[in-house]
Order: sequence, then structure tokens, then C-alpha cells
Amino acid sequence: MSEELVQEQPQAAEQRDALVEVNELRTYYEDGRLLSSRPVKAVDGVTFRIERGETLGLVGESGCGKTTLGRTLVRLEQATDGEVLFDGEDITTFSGSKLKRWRRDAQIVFQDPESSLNDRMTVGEIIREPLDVHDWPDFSVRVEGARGREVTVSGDGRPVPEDASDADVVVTVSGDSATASVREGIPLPDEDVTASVTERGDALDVAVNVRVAKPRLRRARVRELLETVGLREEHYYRYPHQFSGGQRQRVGIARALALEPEFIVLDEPVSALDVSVQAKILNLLEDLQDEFGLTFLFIAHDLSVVRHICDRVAVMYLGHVMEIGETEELFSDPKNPYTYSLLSAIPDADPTATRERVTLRGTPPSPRDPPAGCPFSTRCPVKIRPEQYRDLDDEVWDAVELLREILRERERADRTLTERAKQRLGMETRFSDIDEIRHEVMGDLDLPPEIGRHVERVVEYVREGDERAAREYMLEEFGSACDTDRPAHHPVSESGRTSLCHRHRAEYEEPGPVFDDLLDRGTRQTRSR
Ligand SMILES: Nc1ncnc2c1ncn2[C@@H]1O[C@H](COP(=O)(O)OP(=O)(O)OP(=O)(O)O)[C@@H](O)[C@H]1O
Repeated sequence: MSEELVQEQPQAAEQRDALVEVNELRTYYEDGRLLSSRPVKAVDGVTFRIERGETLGLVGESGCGKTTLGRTLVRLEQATDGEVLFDGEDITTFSGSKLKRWRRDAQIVFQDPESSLNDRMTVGEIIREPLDVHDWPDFSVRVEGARGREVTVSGDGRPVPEDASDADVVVTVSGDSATASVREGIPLPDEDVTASVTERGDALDVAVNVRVAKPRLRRARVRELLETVGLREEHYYRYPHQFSGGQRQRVGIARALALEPEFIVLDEPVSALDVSVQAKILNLLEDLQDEFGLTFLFIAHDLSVVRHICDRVAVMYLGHVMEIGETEELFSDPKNPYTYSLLSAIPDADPTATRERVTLRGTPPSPRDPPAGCPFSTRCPVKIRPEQYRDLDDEVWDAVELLREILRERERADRTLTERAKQRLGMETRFSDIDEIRHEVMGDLDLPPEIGRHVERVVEYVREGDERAAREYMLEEFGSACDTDRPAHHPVSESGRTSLCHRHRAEYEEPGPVFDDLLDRGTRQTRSR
């Protein structure tokens, strides 16, 4: 039943300007013990773009790989495979001075301002640290007006090519004199930088002299940053523990801004804060984005915050992006079964609303041992059924799926850990053998004789100790493309939204109507035991 994976590239209806392009990215954690051990596939082949100046939200249950993905984009984790193009260059291959230079452009703000700030340093030192590490500013000098002559730069300056757009100092040569101007962002008046020109035959030597020492400039930059994030100059010499949670997060943001990045990963930046403070920090982030043209990856579990702040959203499950697209569209009309389930779990603002809920059974599979087919296949309420079972009673189908899941869990968990497997599935731990499990899962149901026969065969295999045969029998009889084939991303809207699900293929019914049917039949509560 295997099928070629056709990964359709997410295409924006109108191609914009991507700052970050992620292609088939994988980040695996090895446990460092055995060569043959199975790695944790925290990020397992994701492809998406982040447009310049936009905020892309990243949501999904705990452990689905959000933080690992964010950390891989800023090179705090090394990718196992795939590409992260930043302005067209693959940063996963950067090393040495190139990596160090790029690190200025991409920063991260952590969730917990309590533990992410070093309590032995003053707030000023914390914000200044990246400036010290990168020896900021480096006084890159661009020389204009040299009319094709060979130019050397000496003194405090470091020459950069004439077409460099972000030089710290621009020296304009006119005859035998030169004037220097300092770019905005460096708290230094032009008059504190002087430039002189010496002719050496056809060549020019431009000497740059900066009157203010770098430590003083950095302190001035930190004071500016304190103000930018809504703190005050006198906070420079205080320690993090003297601040509230919101103020500490402002310090974390100031530190991230210090080197004037283009891209910031915000890893649950407001989750640890009181609700009243959250709005202020979110407003600050939005203002900073406008002021500095920043691009954000915003990781969050609070979907209402994401809806409020993000232009587009990526929904992640077990190391995969399941759906990605414009926020409002995705929230009001989800297309992927996982997005649908995730959104239906949000309490409705209107208590009188009678919105239907989908309750997912159990917890996600282990990222060490993800399902062979669709990542969501073991929990999907609208999984494709084999033709002959399309009209099978939903409760019976759910019970069959639950039995399959228990057999899979027994395989994953050590045999002695069967109790743990059942606990994960929310089952009473006292049922330990297959007859008890069958009774628990199917005891109340009136099974059609044909299903009863299949179940009996499976139970016999397990009794005989051949659980592999039991699993294979279940797969053969009840499996579908969802169990065996990796789905592709399919375009699901005009605006370029894509969704990873076999149901978008022409031969199947779309997930939406199947969900609606399921809810109409009043069986939306997939059993949770
Ligand atoms: N350093 C590590 N070594 C081994 N496994 C790790 C490591 N960091 C994360 N993992 C595992 O990788 C998977 C993804 O974790 P990650 O923290 O990226 O998820 P998340 O979606 O950010 O979760 P949360 O919302 O709880 O922060 C999890 O199974 C986690 O246990």
C-alpha cells in the first residue's frame, strides 16, 4: 500500500519576500548511549517560509517540537538534516566567523524570565553582554566618492564593500578631505568620528578616528534599550530579582534587541506572566516589530494570544507541521483534522454557544517511535476507514481503533511496563490481560459477527504470545493509507494555506464534512478511557 510521497511546496498565492525558508528540516536528539538507539524525532521534516516583517505563530500540544524547531532556526540546536535559508543562505552550514556574524541577526526570547536571566549580573550587564561578546560596534566603514581608486581603511574602522548596506560609518571623500557620518542605532554624534585621507599614488588611505571608547558607547546603547522596552535608566544597576515578571521579560527583550536582529524567536514569551501583564508585553512586541521591521516566530500554547498577534499560524504535531496559513482563515475554517481537534478544545467565549467539541483519545505517540503513516493517524477522529467499514457503527469503529492503539502501546512500552501503557491511554491499570482489555474496550458493544470474528483472532494471537501477528492482522484488516503512507501537504485555500492529510486527495471525502457527520451523529466524544 505504499505510495510515493509528493511533498507539495506551500505556495503563497502572491509570493512575498521570505526572510526565513525552512526546507525538509529535521532535528533529532540521540540519547548518546547506543549507536543503534532510536533518536527522538523532535522535528521531523518541516517546510515553511516566514515573510519579512510578519509574525508566524507556532502552536501544538506540549512536546510536539515547537521549542526544538525555534532553537534550530537560531542555531541553538544543530539540524540533523534539511535547510534553513536566511536571506537565501543556508545557516545550518555556517561556522566560525560567519556563524558569529549571523548570530547578531537572529535572537531568541525565552519563556521564563525568572530562570533565563543571570541573577548575579545587573540588568545593565545582562543587556550589555551580547554587545561585549560581539565587540559591538565594529565600526564597519563604507567609503563613498573614491571614484574607483583603491581604498584602504586604517585606525578605528573596518572596511566593508561599497555596496554594503549596513555600515556603521559612511566616509565621504571629496578632494583631499573626508567627512564621516554614523548610522542611526549607534549612540554617537557624527562629530565624535573624524576621517582623514592620505593619497598614495593612485590609492587612498582613509584613517578613521572614534573619540568615544566602546565601553561608553555600549552603556549608552543599553540605556537606550532600557527606554525602548519601557524601563528606566536607573534600572541599569539593579538585579533581576528586584523586578516583577513583566519587567524581567522586558529585560530579556532588550537583550535580544541589543545587536539589532532581523529575526526573533519568541518562545512562549508571555506564558509565565499574569494575564494583565501579558497584554502589555504583547503590545510592546508589536510596537517593536513596527519600529524595527522585525520578523517573529511566536511559539505559544495559548491559541487566543496567537489569534490576536500572528499573521499566519503553523500547527505542529509530533515533529510535523500539520497545517499552515493565514491566522483568521485557519481559526475560522480549519481544514486539517488535528487543527480542527485543537481548536475545538478552546473554551468558547460565549457560554451560551453550543459549539461541538472533539475530544482526542490518549496522548501523542512517542517521537522516538512515530507512526509509519500520518503522524496523527493513531488519534485522528476522521481517519480513513477501509471501504468495507465505511458504514460501521462509530462506537464499534472507535473500539477497534482503541484495541489497535493498546496493542501498539504494548509494543512500545516494555512488556513489564504494560501498566504504564494503559495509564497513558487512560485505562484502569487493574486490567492486565487481553481478555480483560477486550472486555473493557468492547464489553458493552454489540459487535457485528464479522468484527467479532476478527477480534477473536487477534485475541488468540495475543494469548499465544504473538503480539506482532496480532498487530499485523489488525493492520491488514482495519488499516488504510493513514496507517501506512506519509501524507503530503495539499493546498486548501486560495491564500496558500496547506494541510497535511490524505483526506485532501481526490479519492477521499474532505475532513470537514466527515467531522460534521461525526458530530451530527452525536458521537463526537471519541471515547477517552
Ligand atoms: N535535549 C533534549 N534531548 C532529548 N530529547 C529532547 C531534548 N529536548 C527536547 N526533547 C524531546 O523532544 C520532543 C520535543 O520537545 P520540545 O521541547 O521541542 O516540544 P515543545 O512542543 O516545545 O513542548 P513544550 O510546549 O512542552 O515546551 C519531546 O519529546 C522532548 O522530550
